[in-house]
Amino acid sequence: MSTPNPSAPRIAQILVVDDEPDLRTLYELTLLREGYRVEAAGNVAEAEKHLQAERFDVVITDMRLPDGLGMEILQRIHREQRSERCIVMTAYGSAENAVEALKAGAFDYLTKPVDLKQFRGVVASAVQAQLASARPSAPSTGTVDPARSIESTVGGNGNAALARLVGDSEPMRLVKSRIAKVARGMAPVLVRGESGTGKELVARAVHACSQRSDGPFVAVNCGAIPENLLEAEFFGARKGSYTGSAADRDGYFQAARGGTLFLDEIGDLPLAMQSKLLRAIQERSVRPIGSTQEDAVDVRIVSATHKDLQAEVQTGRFRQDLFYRLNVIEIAVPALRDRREDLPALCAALLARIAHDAGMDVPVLSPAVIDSLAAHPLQGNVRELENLLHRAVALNDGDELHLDFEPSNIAPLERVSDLAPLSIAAPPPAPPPPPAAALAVAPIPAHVDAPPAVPADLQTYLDQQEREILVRALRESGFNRTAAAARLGLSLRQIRYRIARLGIGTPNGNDDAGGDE
Ligand SMILES: Nc1ncnc2c1ncn2[C@@H]1O[C@H](COP(=O)(O)OP(=O)(O)OP(=O)(O)O)[C@@H](O)[C@H]1O
Repeated sequence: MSTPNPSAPRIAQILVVDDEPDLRTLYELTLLREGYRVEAAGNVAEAEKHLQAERFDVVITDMRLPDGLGMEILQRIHREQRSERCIVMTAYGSAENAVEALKAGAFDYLTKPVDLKQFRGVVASAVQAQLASARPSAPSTGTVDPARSIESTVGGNGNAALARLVGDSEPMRLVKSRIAKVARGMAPVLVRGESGTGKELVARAVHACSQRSDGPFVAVNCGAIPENLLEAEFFGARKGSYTGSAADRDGYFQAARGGTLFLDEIGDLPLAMQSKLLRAIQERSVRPIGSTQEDAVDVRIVSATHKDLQAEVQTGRFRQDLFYRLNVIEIAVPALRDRREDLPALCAALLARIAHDAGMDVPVLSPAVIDSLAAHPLQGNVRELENLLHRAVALNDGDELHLDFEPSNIAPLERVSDLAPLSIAAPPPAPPPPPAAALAVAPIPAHVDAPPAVPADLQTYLDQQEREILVRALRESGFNRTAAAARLGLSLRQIRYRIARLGIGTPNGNDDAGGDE
């Protein structure tokens, strides 16, 4: 009966709190069979005595007890900063209780009547989380060691993922410590922020800092899947369930088992699919199309949106109950304009990445260039910054990078060159010519009238714009490429490359017979 669980490095100790003797026995027996040591209590007072006497790895408590609420036990554990992971059992249909418990720091919840398979799975996750963190027991005085840094609470995977999230400003430090804190539980996380602020990086960091980091991280862009395919993509499909389905197919939920399912652009999910997603989250199981059976799925949900979901709820475009379920824990990622002191470090990190991908030395970014970047509104946040640097690298001629936008006078960020030193190493030798992939990134003209609609093919649209500008500049310069290049702020090499890439024919051909050089 008490065969130790072979995967556990030591035998975990569990406290079960339930006032119904039959259920208590059932839970005890189930846990003993899994190899855990178990203590049981029938009410809050008995549970408190156990907690006073010893430490547990996991506490499983019913919500409603004869002398109080399971929440009181959970709150005590948190108040005293004890390390026990709490699992709360709530009555079927009381979503509020489950969400409230998760918000109060419960590791996870179970809905009564408890499915024993699910029970074993949730307890195993909590035990694994507890043993993996190997946190020293918190002092019983109720004080915490202030020196305890984020680095010591997350593993190697977590630290690497947090390091990828560049920025040491106060808002970014708050984001990182929140990630490390919330990663430990199973509560759904909603990452909010403008486009390009790094929401996916945050979601990846939540996964990497969690005890699920060895499991899969499955990222889904909810807005990119055609509506008629959503159900099969999310929940899988059985062979023959629709035309062309020649074999059983797993969905994202099955693929993310034991890991994290990242639902990006959750605000774009159609209403019909929102109901199905809600059901999957509540039941922790999904039914593949064409199947009569439910698949139990153990996944943690992290979603992200750039929309104001609360407003979407008000207008009826997003289900209130799903919002409530997904938004148990919120992480708000700040816009770049609200953390401008991160700009130098971001530029350095992004340039290092771009140069590494291009197999070249990291170019020098002068303080003046950083100032001109800071004077740009950068409404597209880090993604826009990354694109600007990509283009600057593509256009680079010498040691120093130049930017191909005109400083905007709308909502400028302040000077940042003297806020923090730029951490780019010593000036590198002149970089080799950028690779074709980098050169292929076309510069966006600084002032282009807004097109009537978003282009269906961005690259074709940009190529067309570029072609028109080049042809105009060439024509106005009498087809002298050097003069046209100078007007456009390009080098001769750059304009030649662009003329060739876009297949622009010139009266002089491609041999510079027009006295370009
Ligand atoms: N703090 C950061 N440090 C380093 N790179 C970052 C940071 N934030 C964003 N990036 C980079 O910017 C780009 C956009 O980031 P990401 O895709 O995570 O943003 P997002 O908020 O999810 O965007 P969207 O809402 O458009 O999906 C990526 O290349 C990412 O690596």
